[in-house]
Amino acid sequence: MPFELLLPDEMAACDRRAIATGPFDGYQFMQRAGAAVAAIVLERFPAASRVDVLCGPGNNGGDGYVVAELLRRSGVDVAVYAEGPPRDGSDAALAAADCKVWPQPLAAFAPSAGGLVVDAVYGAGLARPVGGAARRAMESVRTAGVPVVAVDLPSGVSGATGEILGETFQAAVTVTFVRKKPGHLLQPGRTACGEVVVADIGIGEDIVAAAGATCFENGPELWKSRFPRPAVDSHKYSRGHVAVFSGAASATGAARLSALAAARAGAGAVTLLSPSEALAANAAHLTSIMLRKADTREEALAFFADRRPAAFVYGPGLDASAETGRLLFELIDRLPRPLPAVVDASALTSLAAEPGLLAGPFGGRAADLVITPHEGEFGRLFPDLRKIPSKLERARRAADRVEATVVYKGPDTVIAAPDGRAAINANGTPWLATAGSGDVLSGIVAGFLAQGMPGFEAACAGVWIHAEAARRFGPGLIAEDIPGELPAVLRDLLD
Ligand SMILES: NC(=O)C1=CN([C@@H]2O[C@H](COP(=O)(O)OP(=O)(O)OC[C@H]3O[C@@H](n4cnc5c(N)ncnc54)[C@H](OP(=O)(O)O)[C@@H]3O)[C@@H](O)[C@H]2O)[C@@H](O)CC1
Ligand SMILES: Nc1ncnc2c1ncn2[C@@H]1O[C@H](COP(=O)(O)OP(=O)(O)O)[C@@H](O)[C@H]1O
Ligand SMILES: [K+]
Repeated sequence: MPFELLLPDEMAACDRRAIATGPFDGYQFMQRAGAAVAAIVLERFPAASRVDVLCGPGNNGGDGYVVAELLRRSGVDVAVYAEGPPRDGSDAALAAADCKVWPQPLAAFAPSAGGLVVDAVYGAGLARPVGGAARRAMESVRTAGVPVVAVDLPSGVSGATGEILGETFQAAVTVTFVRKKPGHLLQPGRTACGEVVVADIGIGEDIVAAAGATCFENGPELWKSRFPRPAVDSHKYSRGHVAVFSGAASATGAARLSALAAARAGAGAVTLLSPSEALAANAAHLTSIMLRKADTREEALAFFADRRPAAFVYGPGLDASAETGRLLFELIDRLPRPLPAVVDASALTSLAAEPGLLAGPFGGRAADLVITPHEGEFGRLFPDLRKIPSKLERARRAADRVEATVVYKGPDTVIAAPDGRAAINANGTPWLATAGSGDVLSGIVAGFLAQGMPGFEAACAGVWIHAEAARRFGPGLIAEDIPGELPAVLRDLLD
């Protein structure tokens, strides 16, 4: 499955290159795009009594004229409502001239019961918030509950950011071309799109490759070449030993969730480093996970020198005071060798508590650092980035700043690497909105880091597998259930 996500300027570059290299010109691509949409309309809505095609003034509207003409030829009762004529000499003007359905003004549109709307008002060229007749059309369609097929994007959704500019349609199906765009996966755009179908309009793989996309839809294709598999002669330590720092006696569960998840993700050994006051609580709940007392930085460092874990998790269940952040830096600076690490939860809050702590190239101190903030933690860590409208861009800027892989969690988790690569996760489920599920994710990512996966790939694999496990479990999920679902997900990946 192709998994590059094209930003609007990358898509436009593909378009220009494809037209320049032939054999198709711009109008032929438009005809192919319109044909793909018409085919979906006929396949998915064969019983629609009438189809109203709403056309904007640009090429998105041009696609709409092609759809209207093809549906007319198929015997469908079709009407066209246009927001102004296409620009003279444009491909859209050619499409409008070839369309035998006479356009009425968009302001005259009213949805018909039993009908279907094809939204071809604005697509990649959305330039400002939607208003006027287009906005009124959106409101009337919502009130009437008529299904919508969107061309490229629901009008009003930004393809770059997934923001809704002004207003949009709620589509049942969105048909886009060549590749998905970030706005198809980032919220709230993703919800507005409904099902997304990617149509091949004849723009070749070589042309897409030349666009040099650096953003991807997260999925096994992105990381399976780096996915760990035990060798015939593996032993438990060669598979990767993960250390997890436990919180105090009243907050030990989070670290145990991480530890169990790291083990299920394939780490051959996992050790919980526990304050002495929490040893009894931890011991009462651990079987295959090892336990070691670590009250001080020196005791933790002695463990690292002695048992040489391959990665560690720092954050779940820890105290959110500035001391926690300081201890992390002292540890990292004094480790016998740089180690991959996942820094999560209270450790992120503690880093935010001390301005400047995370200002420098934090990640440069660790071998492969992954930080996993949710929205609240991200805002505290990077308050100046909050005003950037795109979650993708916010994640990228943060990764660049801290020189670490950033897993910016939520229903549309974005994973960004310091080298500029980014992935948007699309297999999440709201069943994951349950306490402790983030702790499990940290453990899974650390498990993959310990098995030698690089930071970005480990983070992407962890996020996808975590969500897949939660999806399979479904209703009633609590964090404890996720590690137990991992073996089935891993089996399918490794088969
Ligand atoms: N390979 C491909 O990708 C292919 C792409 N194709 C199709 O081309 C589409 C992109 O076409 P596009 O560039 O002409 O932009 P489009 O979305 O029609 O909008 C521009 C027009 O809308 C106007 N306008 C914008 N926002 C507005 C607002 N809020 N309120 C009012 N007006 C607003 C804007 O006005 P202006 O800013 O110029 O004043 C301009 O007139 C793409 O989505 C896909 O469907 C296929 O045909 C073939 C292959
Ligand atoms: N509505 C949602 N849809 C999909 N995934 C979600 C949703 N809400 C939360 N998640 C995921 O669940 C996990 C929650 O992590 P986090 O907020 O750190 O919780 P906790 O601190 O309780 O462990 C993250 O992986 C996040 O992406
Ligand atoms: K549209």
